[in-house]
Amino acid sequence: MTSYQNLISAHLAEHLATVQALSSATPLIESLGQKIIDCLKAGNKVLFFGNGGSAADAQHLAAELVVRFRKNRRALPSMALTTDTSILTACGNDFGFEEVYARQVEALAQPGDVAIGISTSGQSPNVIKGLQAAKARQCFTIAFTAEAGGPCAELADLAFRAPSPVTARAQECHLLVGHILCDMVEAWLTQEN
Ligand SMILES: O=C(CO)[C@@H](O)[C@H](O)[C@H](O)[C@H](O)COP(=O)(O)O
Ligand SMILES: [Zn+2]
Repeated sequence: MTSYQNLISAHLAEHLATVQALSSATPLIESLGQKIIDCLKAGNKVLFFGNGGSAADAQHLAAELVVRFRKNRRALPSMALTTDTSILTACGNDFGFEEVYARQVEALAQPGDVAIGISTSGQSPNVIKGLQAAKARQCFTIAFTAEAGGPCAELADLAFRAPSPVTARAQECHLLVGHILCDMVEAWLTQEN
């Protein structure tokens, strides 16, 4: 019988090394959290979008803000632009898949909102266009990418580049950082109320 223990150990070791490297991102993570807190304080909202595993991360993080992360507190305005199959299919079919996030940003984003585009390659055309549309709407834009960053990281106001070129490791960092940002938001809300 094949043993998968080496494969498992390799994943665990790579994950641990990647998370270890994250500690140098502490000041950046604090800046990202502060931007989100300032946005919510001003009555604005947080929009998330991405493809595949990153679509799941977008939904996960929007749910943390709307419902709760660790604490019972007031509901916070946040949306994942990855969930409405009628919008995604109509826009994809009529205007092209690269427009599916930009179109929703044009419909929903207000100046002062935070738009978070999640793309490990940093190259997904629909995430790039979503971030560009958010900039045009005077949102504060954030990119979550892997190490290389790509066009998404270049065009965003702030970029978190996970310290790994591996898609899975970058996604794990995105969710970890997303959870830290939710905890910062709840720490702010608890202080205020
Ligand atoms: O979750 C995974 C791989 O771990 C995949 O579903 C992955 O998210 C998809 O291939 C995405 O389409 C990749 O897009 P991106 O992160 O490069 O923007
Ligand atoms: Zn995945």
